[in-house]
Amino acid sequence: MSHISFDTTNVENFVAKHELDEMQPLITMADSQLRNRTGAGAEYSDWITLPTDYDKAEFARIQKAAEQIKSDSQALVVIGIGGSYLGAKAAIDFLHPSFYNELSDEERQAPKIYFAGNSTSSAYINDLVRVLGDKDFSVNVISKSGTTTEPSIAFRVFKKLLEKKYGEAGAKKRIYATTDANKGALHDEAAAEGYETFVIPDGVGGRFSVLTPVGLLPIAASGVDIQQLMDGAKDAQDEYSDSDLRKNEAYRYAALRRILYDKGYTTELLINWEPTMQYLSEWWKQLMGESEGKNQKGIYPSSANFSTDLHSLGQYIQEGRRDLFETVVKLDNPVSNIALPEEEGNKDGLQYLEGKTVDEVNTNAFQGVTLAHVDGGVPNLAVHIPQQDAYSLGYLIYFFEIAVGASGYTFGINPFNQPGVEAYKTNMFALLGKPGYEEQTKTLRARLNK
Ligand SMILES: O=P(O)(O)OC[C@H]1O[C@](O)(CO)[C@@H](O)[C@@H]1O
Repeated sequence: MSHISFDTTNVENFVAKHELDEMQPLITMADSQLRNRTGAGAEYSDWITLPTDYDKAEFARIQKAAEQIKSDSQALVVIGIGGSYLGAKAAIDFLHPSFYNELSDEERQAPKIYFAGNSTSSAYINDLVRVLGDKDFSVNVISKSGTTTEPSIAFRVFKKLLEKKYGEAGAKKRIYATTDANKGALHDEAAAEGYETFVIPDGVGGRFSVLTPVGLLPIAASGVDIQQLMDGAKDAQDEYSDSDLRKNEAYRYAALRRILYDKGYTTELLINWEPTMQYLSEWWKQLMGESEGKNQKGIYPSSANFSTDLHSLGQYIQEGRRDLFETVVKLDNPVSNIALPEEEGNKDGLQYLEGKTVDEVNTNAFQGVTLAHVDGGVPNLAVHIPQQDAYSLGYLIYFFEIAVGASGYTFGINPFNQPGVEAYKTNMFALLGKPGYEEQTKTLRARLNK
């Protein structure tokens, strides 16, 4: 089966071959820290072998639950934030046509999928309640800690809605809780109420959890063959197991990013050429940013959607501050490809495109833009995705995960924790008057009232 490939042609003007060779000792060290579990945060690196070591019985239960949701629900509300939703959203968007929720029931053959609990916006919750209207729906609430504010609030709202519609007993059958195996508020509530539960393994952090029940249940409920997703990741696990930079494309990506960072290219833009891939960038940004942004170091992960953003960000990328590099994720064969309609005359000046498909235009734009950006001083890396399918996506997910694991260790940081995320939570809890935060409340109120 063909799989993703990594193209470094357009970074050659910026990184000499010997520079890459000279990264081998650092990569060998990072690989050893990862595989031998000797690096910082190693207790959160079970994702490395997840594609082969996942719980097969639970996997079958996920497939069964997905069938149940498909049979009794017109909509599934997926509640979670950060790593507890971004992977599922990225996969569902990538593997289905644009406007998935707007397709007819017949074409979709699966419930509409809505995401909630991923912001503190009140309007968003309210709007989703209105959109659900009298639809039959189920809820998949996903939280490892069970105490994250955004999903906890949304869960209360949608649980009450379910109870109003189906009664307490009926609601319980429509709630699927994905959480810690033994502890936490959501775990305890699920155990007390008898919700069907799925486990977020201890050794897999949120941003690495898309191939656990966190991502798998919503993805399966949308009609995707999750076995293919795991198969792709498994083949990638085999492919990227060698520490030799000449043989391991994921490590080559990690090494090149690190070289570019040291040369002052401190922002990486993940570029896509398909609107269905925007959330892949959002998932990737958490994966990279939460893993590497520590000790005042790390590449800042950003993204742009082409060709759309060429008409907004294109000027900056071409001629702005020269601290950017691009990693393009290019889908080589999109599922749908239309030809430009023919027209009498040449009023719109498009006759030269007749006989060409719109995807040919996209690919030519990709090639032209890449060369222009390289000429403008922006190093360019490219990951080619052969097909818009679950196998390729599983492969790609693993490529980025193993790359950031290695890359994190080259920075001398712990790639698997996220201590900085707590700062905003502490302030928010203090201002909202959560018990236990009284001291911080006083200090913050004094600062705000100055
Ligand atoms: O699953 P939880 O515990 O609600 O956490 C959600 C997200 O919050 C974080 O812990 C911090 O942003 C992420 O790592 C995680 O993906």
